[in-house]
Amino acid sequence: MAQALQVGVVSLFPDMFQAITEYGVTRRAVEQQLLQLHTWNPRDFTHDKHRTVDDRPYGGGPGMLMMVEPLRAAIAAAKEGVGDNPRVIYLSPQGKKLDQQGVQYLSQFSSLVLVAGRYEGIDERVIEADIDEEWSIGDFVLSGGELPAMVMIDALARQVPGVLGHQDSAAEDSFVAGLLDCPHYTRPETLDGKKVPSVLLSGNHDKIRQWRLQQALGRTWLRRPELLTDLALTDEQQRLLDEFKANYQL
Ligand SMILES: Nc1nonc1C(=O)N1CCN(Cc2ccccn2)CC1
Repeated sequence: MAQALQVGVVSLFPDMFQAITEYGVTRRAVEQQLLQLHTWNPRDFTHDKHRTVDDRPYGGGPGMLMMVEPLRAAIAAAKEGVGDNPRVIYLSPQGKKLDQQGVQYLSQFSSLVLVAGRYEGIDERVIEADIDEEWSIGDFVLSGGELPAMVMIDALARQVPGVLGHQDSAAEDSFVAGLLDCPHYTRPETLDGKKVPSVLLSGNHDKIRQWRLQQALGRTWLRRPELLTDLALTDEQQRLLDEFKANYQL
């Protein structure tokens, strides 16, 4: 039985997560029980008449923080519910920047609790006491941690054996880790007067493989050269990149 990914999410807007449970690859993962997703809403852990979930910041200033007591109760319930000593992650701009290497690292945990913050965030003492790792999906400010949590869940679900069908996993395998993707083409053969590169119509599978690899290397060099510095290119890759550079008219 494939190792399922168990995710508990703490969020004030649990219905947002239908964006991943109701569509596509992640929906199928949930149906196949390869991804198990449960939500815990701090509002369900309030005891006052108004079901208060936010609180004022000490020191004054604009904005509110998530109220401590309901939040901690929801985190505790999520940890209990997910079981198996889950890794607890807070999504925030102050976290470690997520990339595919970070996804691979996080794939080692079979159970996770993701805390989606709202307002101006959460009390630092809650981060110190209850959060294991803080992660960011990028240097931009969103309205809450739900979309970052869904981004992380989507990327992690694709790492679970059995989630990607043969087609998708073949596509992933063809993707040379760390490189940008090559250009893709489908019908019609001529679009706005522009023809599909002839090699792709040649039926010569090794030539096609080499062309796609060279295009991926060339695009990475042109658009994200810093990605190449971390890569140990094979002799073939280096030759193809050198050829691309020689042919490239700056
Ligand atoms: N970028 C991101 N990558 O992960 N999360 C984000 C992100 O923008 N957000 C919006 C603000 N939320 C609440 C908050 C505000 C301030 C400090 C801590 N927490 C967290 C999630």
